[in-house]
Amino acid sequence: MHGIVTKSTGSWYQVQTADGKRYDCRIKGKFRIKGLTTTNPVAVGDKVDFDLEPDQDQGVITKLYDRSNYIIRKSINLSKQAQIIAANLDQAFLVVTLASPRTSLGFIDRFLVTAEAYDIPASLVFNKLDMFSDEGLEILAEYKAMYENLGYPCHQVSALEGTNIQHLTSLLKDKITLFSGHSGVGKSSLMNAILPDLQLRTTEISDWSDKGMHTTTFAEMYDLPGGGNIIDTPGIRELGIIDIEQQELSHFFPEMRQRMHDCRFNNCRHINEPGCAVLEALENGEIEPSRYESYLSIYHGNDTRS
Ligand SMILES: Nc1nc2c(ncn2[C@@H]2O[C@H](COP(=O)(O)OP(=O)(O)OP(=O)(O)O)[C@@H](O)[C@H]2O)c(=O)[nH]1
Ligand SMILES: [Zn+2]
Repeated sequence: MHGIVTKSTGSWYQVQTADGKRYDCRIKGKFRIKGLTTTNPVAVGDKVDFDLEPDQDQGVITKLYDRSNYIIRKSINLSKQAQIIAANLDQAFLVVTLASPRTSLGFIDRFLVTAEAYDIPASLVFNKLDMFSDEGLEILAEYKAMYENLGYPCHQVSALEGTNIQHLTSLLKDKITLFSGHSGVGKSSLMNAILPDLQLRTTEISDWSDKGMHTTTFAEMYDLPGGGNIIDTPGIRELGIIDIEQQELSHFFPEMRQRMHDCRFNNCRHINEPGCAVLEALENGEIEPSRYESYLSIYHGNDTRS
């Protein structure tokens, strides 16, 4: 049988077939990604084949299909060990807020760099629109202009009041969309607004506990009523890139990628080199200082965790 993984705990996987039925499956054999040791070989969004065990509603995954992309989370204590969070994504939405708690530009930029590195189109969703003062709305307009200019669509919503939720939902149709965001931005509220019957989740998890399965999920996929899926990443604060090379980093900043061919040195780090086209654009105001700051911060491995 063929299906798509909709939930993963690392030892159990829920697989949904085309008719919408879901089966709990385990893995047999080894699935590996070249050069990377992963704690979970199969992830939400993966396309798999599985065999049903005789007289049971449980299955065994026998084949993992090639992924169009995947995102990982770095293991906290083991370098080179990664957890695959999700695979085969069409787009990624980062939910952010300018108020309680304010999302830093550094956090946003790290997410965008990650999405660039994985080649996943990214958008920003500014939530809690109802809370913005006039001044807040001005800042929002500035951020929106800055990020849209770089090619990242920005959406302004209020999960609380339902503002622009319909528009957001229309962008999800027939796509697999990852939702990310740090705690408190209203990601759960937003997903509840998009999927009115998300309450299912609590019952499903207790059902898994009854079967003695670990209930720490890495990510979970939901069907959208109008077609398409969204993937939630509960408890995952930030996505990670394994071993991004310093000299590669500027490729993941579109405004730098576009200009770096004009740098005098072809191994320019865009830090203090003479004839650097990136620094020139920064001085001319063509590159935003906050973006360049994020570049330096990631380049030097400063993880501000904010
Ligand atoms: N004013 C306002 N508050 C919101 C909005 N969306 C969510 N909130 C509030 O923000 C808080 C956090 O919302 P959650 O949906 O739990 O946020 P989350 O990002 O899922 O956070 P975790 O559950 O910690 O992962 C709650 O008190 C919500 O009521 C919004 O659009 N406007
Ligand atoms: Zn340069």
